[in-house]
Amino acid sequence: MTTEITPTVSATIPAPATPYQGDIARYWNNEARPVNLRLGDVDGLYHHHYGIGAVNHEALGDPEHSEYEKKLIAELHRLESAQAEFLLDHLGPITADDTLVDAGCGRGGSMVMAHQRFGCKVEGVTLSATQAEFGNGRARDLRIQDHVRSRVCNMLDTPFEKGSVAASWNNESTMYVDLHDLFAEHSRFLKVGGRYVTITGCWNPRYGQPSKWVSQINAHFECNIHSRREYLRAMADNRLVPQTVVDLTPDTLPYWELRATSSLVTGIEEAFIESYRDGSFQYVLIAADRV
Ligand SMILES: C[S@@+](CC[C@H](N)C(=O)[O-])C[C@H]1O[C@@H](n2cnc3c(N)ncnc32)[C@H](O)[C@@H]1O
Ligand SMILES: CC(C)=CCC/C(C)=C/COP(=O)(O)OP(=O)(O)O
Ligand SMILES: [Mg+2]
Repeated sequence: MTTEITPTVSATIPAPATPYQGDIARYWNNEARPVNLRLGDVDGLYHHHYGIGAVNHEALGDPEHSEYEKKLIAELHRLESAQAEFLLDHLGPITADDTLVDAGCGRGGSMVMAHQRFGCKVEGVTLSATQAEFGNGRARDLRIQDHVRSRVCNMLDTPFEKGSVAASWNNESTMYVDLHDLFAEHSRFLKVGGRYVTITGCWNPRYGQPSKWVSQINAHFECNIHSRREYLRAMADNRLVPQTVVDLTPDTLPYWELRATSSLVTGIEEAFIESYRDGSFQYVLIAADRV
C-alpha cells in the first residue's frame, strides 16, 4: 500500500543557518499575540508591523460605548494596512508579469495587498514554518495561491535567480540580519533598474548611541536595531541608491498613543513612544534604485 504525502511547508524546512536564526524561527512559530490576530481577523490581512496616519476619532466614537473596543481594533488595523499601502506606493510601476519578493514576510498580509494591487506574483520568505503555512492557507482561501507563495527560507540566501525580481522589500524585518549581507542578496536578485523598499525602525546617530528604550525593544523582540547611518552605508556598498527617505516617526506616534489605551497592550508601547519622543529612535521608509 502506498501512502500519498501532501507536501507541506513543514515537510521541507531547511535547517537554520545559525543558532540565532533557530531562535528567531522558534520565536515566530510560537507567536500568537491577540494584538496581531484580532487585528488580522478584521478583514483577513494579518500584519506584523505597525501603523501610520492620523487616528479617526470620529469613527472611534465614545470610549464608554460597548462597541468601542471593536472599533479601536479596526482603527489600529486600518493604520497598519495604511503603512503597507505606503510601502507599496514606493515600489514603482509594477505589471502583472512581474515578480516581487517580500523578505521576512510574516503571515503574508503585505503580500496579499501587493498581489491585489498589481496582479503580479509575490514570493515571501520567513524563518517560521507556522507563518509560511498560515500565509499559504490565506492565499488558498483567497484562491490566489498561484500568485502568492510563502516559504521557509533565509532571506540572506534565497533561491531567486540573479536579476529576476522587479521589486523587493523588508517591512520591519531588517533588524534580524546583517545589513551588508541583506542588501547584497537583494541586489543580486533584483533587476538593474528595480526597486528596493524598507520600512523600519532605526536608532538615530544624532542621539549618540542606542538609548535604553532601543535596548528594551531589542530585548523584547530578540532583534538588533541598526542605525540610520548603517542603512545608508550598506545600501551604497551594494548598488542600492536611495531615491526617497521619509521620516515616518510623527506619522506612527498616533498609532502607538492609541494602542497604549487598548486592552491589547503588550508592554512595549512605552519604549516606542518614549524613544520616538526623545529622538533616539526613528521610523523610516527608504526606497532605493538598484543601479
Ligand atoms: C516583525 S515580522 C514582519 C513581518 C512582515 N514583514 C509584516 O510586515 O507583517 C519579522 C519577520 O522577519 C522574518 N525574518 C527574520 N529573520 C529572517 C531571515 N533571516 N530570513 C527570513 N525571514 C526572516 C521573521 O520570520 C518574521 O516573519
Ligand atoms: C520597528 C521595530 C523595531 C520592529 C521590530 C520588529 C517587530 C517585532 C515588528 C512588529 O511585529 P508584531 O506586529 O508581531 O509586534 P506586536 O506584537 O508588538 O504588534
Ligand atoms: Mg503587531
